[in-house]
Amino acid sequence: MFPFSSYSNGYILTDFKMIKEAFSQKELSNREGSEKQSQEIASDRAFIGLDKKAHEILGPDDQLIKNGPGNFIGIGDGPYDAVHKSFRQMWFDTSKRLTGKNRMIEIMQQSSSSVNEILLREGSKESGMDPKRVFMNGTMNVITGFAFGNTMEFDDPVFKEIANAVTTIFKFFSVSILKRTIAGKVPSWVTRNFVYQRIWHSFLKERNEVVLKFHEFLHKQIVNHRIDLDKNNPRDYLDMLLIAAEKEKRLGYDVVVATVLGIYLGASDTLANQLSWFCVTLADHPEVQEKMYEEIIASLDNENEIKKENCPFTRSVLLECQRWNPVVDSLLHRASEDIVVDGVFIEKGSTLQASLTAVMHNPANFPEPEKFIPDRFYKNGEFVNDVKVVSFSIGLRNCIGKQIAIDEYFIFTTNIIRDFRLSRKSKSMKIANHRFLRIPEEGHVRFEKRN
Ligand code: HEM
Repeated sequence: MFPFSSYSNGYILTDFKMIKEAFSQKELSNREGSEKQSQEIASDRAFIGLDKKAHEILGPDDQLIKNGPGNFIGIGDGPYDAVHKSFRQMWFDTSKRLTGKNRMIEIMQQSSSSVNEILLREGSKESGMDPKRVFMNGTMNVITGFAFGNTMEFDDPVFKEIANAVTTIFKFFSVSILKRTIAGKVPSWVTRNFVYQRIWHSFLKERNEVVLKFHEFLHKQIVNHRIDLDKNNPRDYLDMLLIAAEKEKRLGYDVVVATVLGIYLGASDTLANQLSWFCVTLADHPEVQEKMYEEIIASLDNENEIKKENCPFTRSVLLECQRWNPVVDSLLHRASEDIVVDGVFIEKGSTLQASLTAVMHNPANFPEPEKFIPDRFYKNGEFVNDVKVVSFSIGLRNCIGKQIAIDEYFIFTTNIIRDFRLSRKSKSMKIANHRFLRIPEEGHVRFEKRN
């Protein structure tokens, strides 16, 4: 049974075949969420003042205000229904447009250069630095490009505010989920009670303030996007959402905010930690760095760009780092109907989670799974992918940002190896105490400039 789940039956899936079968069923591709929890979110939002803010900034004539707040469910939450499928479709359409114009790669390269400038400035000293915060900025900058079409300087006060909002929301994640779980178990009149809300607000004050700021920031983005919105030529994900909201009335103003916030949460800490694991691993393996460096330099094209297809060993190292130190298991899935999967009866309302780490550390899938073997996926001079490296989960509800993450991971890491030699004093590969993410406890690395 999950301590944070409001449902009584809980399953942890550890077998690749079972996960694949289970997560390809629409009945098992829903997130948690009950009617009572939605009511609680609604009264919580009114208490924080989110609705008032939306009306103030967007104004009564805005289509989103006409649609109302919606069901408070963004892309990472709620049932696997028509609205969720449309989020996914819009995502792929945005990706195609931006990738077609090569805009995403351009944004990733710009963010990667800004990251390397900071690593040089702050991480080249003997003492080194923990690069996690810088990686957070880099990944958030890329997602800003995807969502709003523009990027920002890391020291822009608005950008700092978004970064602070995301970090603070993560900090209060456990408490927020506990609150939501309690709401699923107690009568609604309790959660609507002003004193009850005041008590929770005193615990969550800091988080509620940044949530309000994030909503404000997003509403202003919507107003700006509306000025030159071309319905036949959406520029970014927000444009897609605004156009879709004209026909799909369930896309209310809060659903749009929850979706964009969900993307920031999904995109930032996960990838930033994967990049941190990469740095500590490579710092401990200088011979692997050298081999990667030589391959990367040899792969450069006339425009000095690193050619992925000419880097099979590097790709093997990157995949092995992901396998060796995965950052997350799946999010929780909920059964919307009774269903039998691989001979196992799963009752409606049960909660399921896939232990992706179990799959990637199963000796039947990967011999000597606890060892870092850089050329595990490098066979006869070729990179050979393995579908059992399931960091992004599988099935209908898998990580929607997978392709962005893979491209970004390649660009950031190869630019780091091209520019720096990595080393560190601590050899610890211990995992920090964190409820949701697998984070290196000791992330300090020195980034020494290559000549
Ligand atoms: C190393 C980087 C990343 C890892 C390991 C990762 C992993 C995951 C996993 C395991 C899930 C849950 C899938 C499930 O429950 O079955 C997920 C969901 C999600 N991820 Fe990622 N992710 C990464 C980066 C990103 C990026 C860069 C973005 C955005 C650009 C993103 C956006 C999302 C969203 C929106 C969801 C929720 C999808 C849904 O509920 O339908 N992730 N991710």
